[in-house]
Amino acid sequence: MNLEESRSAIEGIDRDIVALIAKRQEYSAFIAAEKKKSGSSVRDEVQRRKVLDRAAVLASESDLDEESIVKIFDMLVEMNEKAQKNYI
Ligand SMILES: C=C(O[C@@H]1C=C(C(=O)O)C=C[C@H]1O)C(=O)O
Repeated sequence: MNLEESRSAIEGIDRDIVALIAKRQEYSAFIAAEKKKSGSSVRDEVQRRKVLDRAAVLASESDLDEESIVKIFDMLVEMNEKAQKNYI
C-alpha cells in the first residue's frame, strides 16, 4: 500500500469515527430525558468510571496506549454531558 492509499484509508476511518461519535451523542437526548424525570444529575461518577475503566481494558486488549484511549473517552463523556445539559 502506498502513501496515498494509506491516507485514503485513514480518511475513511476518520469519517467512520466521527459518524460513531455522532451516534453516541444521539443517546444524550434519551438519557437527559430519563435523568430529568428522576431528578438525577447529568454527571454520574460511577457510570463515568465504568466507561473509562472499560476503555482502558479495551485499549489494552488492542495493544493501544491506555492513557491516550482513556483521555479520548474522557472527552467523549464530557461531550455527552454537555449535550445532555442542553436538554435539561
Ligand atoms: C451517558 C451518561 O451520562 C454521563 C455521560 C457518560 C458517557 O458519556 O458515557 C457517562 C456517565 C455520565 O457522567 C450516563 O449516565 O449513562
